[in-house]
Amino acid sequence: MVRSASPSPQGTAGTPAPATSTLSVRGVHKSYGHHRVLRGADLELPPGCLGGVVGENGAGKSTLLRILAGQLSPDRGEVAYAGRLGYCPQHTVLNPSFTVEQHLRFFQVAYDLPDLALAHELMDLLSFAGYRRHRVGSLSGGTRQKLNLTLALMHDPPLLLLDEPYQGFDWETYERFWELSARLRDRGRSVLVVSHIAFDTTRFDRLWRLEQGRPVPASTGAGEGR
Ligand SMILES: Nc1ncnc2c1ncn2[C@@H]1O[C@H](COP(=O)(O)OP(=O)(O)OP(=O)(O)O)[C@@H](O)[C@H]1O
Repeated sequence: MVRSASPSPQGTAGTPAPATSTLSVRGVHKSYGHHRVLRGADLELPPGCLGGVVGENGAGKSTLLRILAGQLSPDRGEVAYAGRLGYCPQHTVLNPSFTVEQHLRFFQVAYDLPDLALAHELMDLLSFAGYRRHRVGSLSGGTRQKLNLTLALMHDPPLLLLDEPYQGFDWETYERFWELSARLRDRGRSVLVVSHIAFDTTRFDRLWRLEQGRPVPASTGAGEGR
C-alpha cells in the first residue's frame, strides 16, 4: 500500500514521513509480469541529505523513483514523505512546440508560484538563460535536460527525486549541478539522485547500490557524515 505519493509535478503532502526522515520507503515490491524488479526496497532519507542510488542498467532505479514520485503504483510496500516533491524524470516530458519560457509559465501555474524568480536564478546558474525564447524542439539534449532539472527545482520543494539528472551535461554544467545539489542539501533539502554511473560517489552523504531488487547501503568513499 502506498500511503503517500504524488502523481503531480508539484506534489502534495500525504502521510508524513517519520520525524527523522523526509522520505521513508518500506518493503516496496514491483513486478512487470513475472519479472520481479523490486523485492522489498527499504530506504530512509533524512532532511539535509544528498543521497544516491546507483546500479546497473535495468536494476530498477527508474522503477523505484517512479514509485516514489507517485507515477507508478507498487505491488506492495509503503512510501511516505513530508511536503511537496520535485521529480526530474529520466526522459524529459517537454513539448517541442513550446518555448522554454512557456514551459516555465505552465509550471508556475501548476506549482502556484507568485513569480519565476527561482526559475530564472536556476537558468542563470545552469547557463541557459539565453534560450528563454527558443522552442524546446530546437534545443540540444543537454539544454533540454537543464530545463527538465529547472522544472523540478523551481518551486523549492523539501524533497527532490532526480533520475540521471546530469545526462548530456558538459563538464562545467556537471560541476554546477553538484554545487547546486550541495547548496540545496545545506539548506535542509533532501535530494535523491539515481544514476548508473557510480564513479563520483564521494559527492553523496548516503549511498545505496540497487542489487537484486533492494537498495543495499554502500560506502560513499568519503566517510559517512549525515
Ligand atoms: N513498463 C515496463 N514494462 C515491462 N518491463 C519494464 C517496464 N519498465 C521497466 N521494465 C523492466 O524493468 C527492469 C528495470 O527497469 P528500470 O528502467 O527501472 O531500470 P534502471 O535501473 O532505471 O535502468 P537504466 O539504468 O537502464 O535506466 C528492466 O529489466 C526493464 O526492462
